[in-house]
Amino acid sequence: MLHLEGLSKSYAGGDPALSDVTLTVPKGEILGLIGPSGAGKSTLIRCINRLVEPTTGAVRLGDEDLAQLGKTDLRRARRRIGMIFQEYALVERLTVMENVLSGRLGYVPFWRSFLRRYPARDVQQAYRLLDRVGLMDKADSRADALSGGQRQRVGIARALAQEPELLLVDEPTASLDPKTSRQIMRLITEICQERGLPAIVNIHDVPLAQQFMQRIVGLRAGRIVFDGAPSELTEDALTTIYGAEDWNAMRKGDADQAEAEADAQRRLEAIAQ
Ligand SMILES: Nc1ncnc2c1ncn2[C@@H]1O[C@H](COP(=O)(O)OP(=O)(O)OP(=O)(O)O)[C@@H](O)[C@H]1O
Repeated sequence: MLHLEGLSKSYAGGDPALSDVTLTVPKGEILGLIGPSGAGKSTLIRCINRLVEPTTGAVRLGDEDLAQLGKTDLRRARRRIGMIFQEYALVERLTVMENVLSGRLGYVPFWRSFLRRYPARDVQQAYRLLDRVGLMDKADSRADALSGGQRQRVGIARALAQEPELLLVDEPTASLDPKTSRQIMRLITEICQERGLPAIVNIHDVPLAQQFMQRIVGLRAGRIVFDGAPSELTEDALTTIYGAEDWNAMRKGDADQAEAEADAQRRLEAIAQ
């Protein structure tokens, strides 16, 4: 279980990016974090594994307050948190298998990783994970030979190779087309459910969040202004999170996108006839 207590972050010279955020994510819960640009979503996610240092507050994962840990303990604690990134963060010139195994780097002695000699158990686990994300046949391909969706699958397998207790997912579909986005989101949610793995997913796309998340937290100007089930995310709630102007612009954007997709479909059908 993750519990954030009074978490705040102020960057030098700026307004508070995060103000007094208190939030509990129980085992197995998949929580979507939404909010307008600059609301503090990335800051919140990064304060949890201290890629960003919180100014005040506690980050309890199990019995441990990660905000209090020194360097060595923090390195050990970070193994417990898997992270999936928007831009995948793969090592492009390494193979898919090597990228997945790099999720074990926090566990294997340096000389083994340096010589790329991972224990047999880790290699077997990496194959199982590649199978689970549908990339068994790509194990020996170089990462730079993969599509965006395939790269994100490698990113998911790498995060799972850590055997994490918590998954932090930062805009996993922002670089993907709508169909691949849904496939990736489905894969992440299925895997979390299979493993009882709690996850916080920073997600721009409101319909995607409503379709796949169990719980949605809305941030605005660094504060939680909504916390509820996807079904409770009414027009009023969305206006509270995004403000009337932005929310109407987003809806118009969605409508334009849907119209463009329908138009492309009509043209394809006309060609096929
Ligand atoms: N390294 C930094 N230094 C100074 N200010 C920062 C830094 N990172 C973020 N901020 C500021 O903190 C606030 C929150 O930013 P953050 O990136 O967490 O928002 P976000 O909700 O993730 O936005 P987006 O959806 O655009 O990624 C913004 O005002 C931003 O300008």
